[in-house]
Amino acid sequence: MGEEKGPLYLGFDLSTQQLKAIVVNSNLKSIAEAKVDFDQDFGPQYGIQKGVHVRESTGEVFAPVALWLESLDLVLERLSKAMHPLPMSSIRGVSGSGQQHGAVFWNASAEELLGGLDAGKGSLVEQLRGALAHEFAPNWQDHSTQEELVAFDAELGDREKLAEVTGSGAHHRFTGLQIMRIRRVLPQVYANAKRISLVSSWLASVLVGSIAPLDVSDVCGMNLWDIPNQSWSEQLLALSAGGPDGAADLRRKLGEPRMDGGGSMGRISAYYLSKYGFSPECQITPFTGDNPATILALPLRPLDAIVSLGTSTTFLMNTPAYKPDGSYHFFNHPTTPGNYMFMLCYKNGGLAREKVRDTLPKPQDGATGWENFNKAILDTKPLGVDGEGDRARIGLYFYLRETVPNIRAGTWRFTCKQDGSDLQEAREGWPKEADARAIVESQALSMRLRSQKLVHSPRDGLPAQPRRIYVVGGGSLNPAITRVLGEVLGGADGVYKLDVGGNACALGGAYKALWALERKDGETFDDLIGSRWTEEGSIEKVDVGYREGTYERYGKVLGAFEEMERRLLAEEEH
Ligand SMILES: Nc1ncnc2c1ncn2[C@@H]1O[C@H](COP(=O)(O)OP(=O)(O)O)[C@@H](O)[C@H]1O
Ligand SMILES: O=C(CO)[C@@H](O)[C@H](O)COP(=O)(O)O
Repeated sequence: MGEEKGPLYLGFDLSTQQLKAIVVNSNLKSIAEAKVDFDQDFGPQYGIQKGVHVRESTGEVFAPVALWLESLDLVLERLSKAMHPLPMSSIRGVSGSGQQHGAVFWNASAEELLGGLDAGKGSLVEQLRGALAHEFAPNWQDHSTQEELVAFDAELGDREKLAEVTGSGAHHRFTGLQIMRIRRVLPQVYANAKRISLVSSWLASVLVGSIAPLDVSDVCGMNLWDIPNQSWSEQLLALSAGGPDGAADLRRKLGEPRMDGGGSMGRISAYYLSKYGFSPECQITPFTGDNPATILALPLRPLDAIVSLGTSTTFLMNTPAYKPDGSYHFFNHPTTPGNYMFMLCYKNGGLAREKVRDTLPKPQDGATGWENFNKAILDTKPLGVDGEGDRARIGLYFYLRETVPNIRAGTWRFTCKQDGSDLQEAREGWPKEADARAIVESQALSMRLRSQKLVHSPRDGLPAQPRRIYVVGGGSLNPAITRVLGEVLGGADGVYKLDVGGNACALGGAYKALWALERKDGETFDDLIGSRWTEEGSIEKVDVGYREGTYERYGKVLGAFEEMERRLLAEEEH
């Protein structure tokens, strides 16, 4: 480490529960890491749980902005120790990511206070508390905006039309709806908000010492940005701002997004020079949302997919095709104009699998707890079909109301013939061991169903499917789960686990900073990172992916799976 000479790049990830920082060198090698855990480091002081405050009565979920300011000082202090003996002055560029959709409301003093940041005047929180029009930022888990959701879905005609324009149907957490609600319930906060940042641009602002523009990709998480025209939607701004007269004012508060994900937005604020030893030449490059940053943790080519198996499950692809639909999301790609990030975001991920796991006998002490779940998966044939006459088993396991699709909490078990016909509810159920395979298959079938329009045949003779599937997050450690993903989703070149696991967004941020400052004229992120990235030490193959016969068997029940969802949705409408 002491021999490191070249420039270094720092990536942050400001997520719900942690602020992480990772430093890499020009060869993409990780040099140092540090993190702050909001509950562990500041829980009692701020009265938060899992990084947020929750007001059950209204569905509000929000985070104290002061906590993030304190965390930034603390993570930099820890990072400078972790870097030792390397000086922080070798960091040439900084980027990073923020949890998507959250917003910070700045008051009229913000620009001046940001510009005057000075280590001699105290900590970040001491100097910037007075720059806030609102002490809290709404969090992506907030669901207090039902009234606004209905208004957004209706504004352009219907939900599908909204998705065509903004890349997504209305979602409670999307920032346009959140701003509209703040204006309704806290009109003074809205009136005092001279500027509004997303979490990613907020963090960039605090580092650069002035209000940074919103990012080309993160701006798509607001239901306000018109993707086909790459401009604000005046009609949706007016809806959020309470009428056409307010649209221009809201547009000023938000500012114009920066359409280039690379380059520099300015030098790091003087505050960080004397306090942490940064170089005055260190550049702050555009930050982005945490999901867009995840697809930058490796050179992800079109037709590759990332499945993130954390608390929630997300499925991400980099694609040149813009094919929006009310049940999923399209964002501008964070670095490559003309490309998009496709995202499915499920609430029922790891915790739903844990519920099924916990119905099975507990293994001996010292075990991971997943042994019986994994054995049950491996002892069961795909779709529970053992012999020719057996019916295929498909189910839905939602312990929370799901968003994709919007089905109430509950568990449903159905069967159909192996060709997908004759779908019937299996009211008598099936052995609980069969649920282990069925829940993982169900999650994968949903991803396959919704991504099928984006994939094509990767090679002659193979059916349409992703080329590679990369898995990240806690569930990626589980070989039985990754096997079922491969069986259902395919992956012509296999399923790979990303070694950085939980640090993918921060790593993507560090790579983004590197590309932002080292790119040659017209050089894309994937070209630059692809030329330096090595599989060895970055990924590990965990499954073969496509299995001829098995993949096709799952394909036959996709229609039945969709029909099962449709029937359950219809039940709720009556
Ligand atoms: N060996 C394992 N097998 C299956 N799931 C696992 C395993 N280890 C961890 N998990 C799951 O990973 C989830 C947490 O993943 P993580 O990526 O750390 O989440 P987040 O980033 O959302 O906090 C847990 O809910 C747990 O169910
Ligand atoms: O809301 C979304 C995506 O639309 C979430 O994926 C958040 O962006 C997740 O943030 P963390 O869990 O990483 O804090």
